[in-house]
Amino acid sequence: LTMSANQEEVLPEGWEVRKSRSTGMTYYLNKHTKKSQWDKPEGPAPLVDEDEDDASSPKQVQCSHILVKHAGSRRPSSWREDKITRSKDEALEILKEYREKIVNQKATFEELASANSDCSSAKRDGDLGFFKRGQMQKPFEDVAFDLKVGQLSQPVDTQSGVHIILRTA
Ligand SMILES: Cn1nc(-c2ccccc2)cc1C(=O)N[C@H](Cc1nc2ccccc2[nH]1)C(=O)O
Repeated sequence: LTMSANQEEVLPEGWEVRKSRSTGMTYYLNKHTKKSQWDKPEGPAPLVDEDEDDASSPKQVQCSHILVKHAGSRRPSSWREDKITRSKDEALEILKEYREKIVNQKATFEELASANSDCSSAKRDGDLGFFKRGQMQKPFEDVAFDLKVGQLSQPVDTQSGVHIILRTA
């Protein structure tokens, strides 16, 4: 670690010096991964966090979903139906039928999502693309990040309605 003329600490790229609020001790923050460490960094800050096991806690996931809205949905309207009046219980029953058909291979997820999902992602067979934590409503996120690739969730409640989620990547 080199010291510049005014004896200020010059750090390798990507690190910031911080002072611990509790102990006043100096620590170092990796600006890319937001991970901190006590030891003075020897080299540039890594861009990705190697030791976080991707399988157990992925940084982002790709999911498709089928949403059935109901009268209590935050926006009880969709491309399929101008005014959605079904009850939440009805929505749950409908979604369970869809899930049953997918599991029994009577229909594909894509067929049911494109024809019946009350989310505008229906146009893409329900595909929402990749997303990180902090982007989707919490109940949806928690289930999505607990799924293994290829796994289909049980029905999930959010303010938008009731969903089944398929993790695709
Ligand atoms: C999160 N999102 N992505 C799309 C989307 C993605 C790809 C292509 C077109 C639309 C639509 C939406 C969206 O919020 N749609 C809402 C319904 C909805 N609410 C959600 C809550 C969580 C996850 C997905 C959700 N979709 C709507 O159409 O009323």
